Amino acid sequence: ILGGREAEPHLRPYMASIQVDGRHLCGGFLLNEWWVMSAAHCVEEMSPGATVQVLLGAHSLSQPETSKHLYEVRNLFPHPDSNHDNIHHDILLIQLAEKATLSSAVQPLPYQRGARDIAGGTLCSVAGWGITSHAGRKPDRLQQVELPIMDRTVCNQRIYYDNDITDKMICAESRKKDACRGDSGGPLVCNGVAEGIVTSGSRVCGNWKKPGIYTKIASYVDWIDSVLASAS
Ligand SMILES: NCc1cccc(Nc2n[nH]c3ncnc(Nc4cccc(O)c4)c23)c1
Repeated sequence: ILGGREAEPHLRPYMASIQVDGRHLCGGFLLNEWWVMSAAHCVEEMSPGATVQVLLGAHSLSQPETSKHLYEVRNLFPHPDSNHDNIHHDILLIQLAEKATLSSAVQPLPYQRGARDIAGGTLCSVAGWGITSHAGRKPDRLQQVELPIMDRTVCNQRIYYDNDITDKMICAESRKKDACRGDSGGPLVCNGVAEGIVTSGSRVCGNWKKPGIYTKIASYVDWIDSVLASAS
């Protein structure tokens, strides 16, 4: 997170750290006791033998916290149309190997199911353990930042993304305040509801000419319901 600040510990009890071989890789968020949502890109570059785990209830990645619990993963469901060449359908469902124990520090986050676009200018927030400087500084504790939504028509202008933003994506301003490497997969939260998922897009951070791109969760409600219903 660039231009943000340390989050209040455990005030975002839905936040997940998606870890590979014990290292934070991406953000994510708890949907219910069995399922976590993140970004498909997070697991694409993973070597087959790598171990994916989900850390819940954390504020600090390194310090012991009674609320922290590292969960094994039963199955990964990247969207079938996602691929590492582009950012379309960048959404991942993670089935935990055991039921998550809920607490004041571990709670699910509702996600938007209505298709209506969120209004430009709406102030939303993103949190994560992604880098906090262009030099690549990694925070130990959860960071957060508030970002205004950018209307898709504006975001598709030539000076920004020149019609690359589909109706399954949301834009947010990126001037100084922005998500960055390691924040992918985390939720864009507006009025207490997850509207989007951080995607790396152009990988650029903090540059106003490259607004942040977020997967629009409401566009995938049918797929989400089908996966959650199908898996054991
Ligand atoms: N703001 C959009 C966004 C959201 C999530 C991730 C990302 N960036 C990245 N996703 N993956 C990456 N691999 C390498 N470098 C990356 N960005 C980077 C790194 C150092 C300095 C800097 O200015 C930008 C990214 C960008």
